[in-house]
Amino acid sequence: MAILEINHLKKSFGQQTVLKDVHFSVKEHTIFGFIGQNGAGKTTTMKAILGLLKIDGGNITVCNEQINYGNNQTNQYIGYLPDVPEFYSFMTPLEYLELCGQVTHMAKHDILTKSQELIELVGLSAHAKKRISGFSRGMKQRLGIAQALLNNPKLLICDEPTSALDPIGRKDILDILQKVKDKTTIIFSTHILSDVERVCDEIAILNEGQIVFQGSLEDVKAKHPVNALSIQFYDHLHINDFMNTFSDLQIIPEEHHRLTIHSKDIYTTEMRVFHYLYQNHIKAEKVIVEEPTLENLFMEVVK
Ligand SMILES: Nc1ncnc2c1ncn2[C@@H]1O[C@H](COP(=O)(O)OP(=O)(O)OP(=O)(O)O)[C@@H](O)[C@H]1O
Repeated sequence: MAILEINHLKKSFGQQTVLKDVHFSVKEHTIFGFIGQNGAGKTTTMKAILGLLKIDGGNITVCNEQINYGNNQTNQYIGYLPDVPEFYSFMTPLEYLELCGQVTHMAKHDILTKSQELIELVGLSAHAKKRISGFSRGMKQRLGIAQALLNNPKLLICDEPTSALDPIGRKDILDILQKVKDKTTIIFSTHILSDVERVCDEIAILNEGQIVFQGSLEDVKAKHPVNALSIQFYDHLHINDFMNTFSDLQIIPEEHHRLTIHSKDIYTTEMRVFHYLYQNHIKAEKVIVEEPTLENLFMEVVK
């Protein structure tokens, strides 16, 4: 079932058309990577999902309910983590979550149990009674996730949750998102493709106001079938002979006695190469089939 559906979404700011015709859907219990360059319109799309922005056309549904600007009924289903979450920094995480629970009319007992459960989930138990003012960016981001999950949202929207973090902080956040996937559905915007490759089940790429690709990471690989084989020799001795033997293939010489072979049937080529090496008693340092990457796809669709 789709938790979120966006159809023909349009939004301009004055003369600038940011979203021309955006449509995509997000399936339940997935981590969905919403990818786009700086200024592509990711935050604009997220604000539209939260009903915080008057859109110029199209429609958005969350849990099959239509989103209307100014009427935020559907936000009961949504948890939101902004790129830079703001807190009352004189409070402790427990006090802050308690305040959030009170504002949203949670039962007192539920606030306490849920807050403790979430603080443990995001790895802040040792800091539960320390002031937020002393927290690092990564810790604030983790507390932001706890806050966004307080009301058991069906959809967790994270706007660039890892962009300002170092590699360890980014890994912590991605691990937490993976842990909560069973309980909710996550859409996160980013321009960090390696983060997407690490955790996302599905992606959509926003470029020039439109979705230029939506699919799973398997779809990305299918769209970019494996077509390169990289061979690294120990020295230069065998390279000329190799290139003559395989003159029917497209071979690109690289640095450090390395060759890249492009071929439509890379697996047959790989067998031929191994056969040649074996027959001629040549040892290669490395023979690698190059995997397609999200970066290849991204560069192709946004160029
Ligand atoms: N309230 C606004 N008024 C005028 N222009 C706006 C407004 N909000 C966004 N924009 C413009 O819309 C474009 C898209 O902005 P948006 O913040 O949605 O991009 P983004 O993909 O989230 O970028 P980033 O990765 O840098 O956060 C930008 O050119 C921005 O300047």
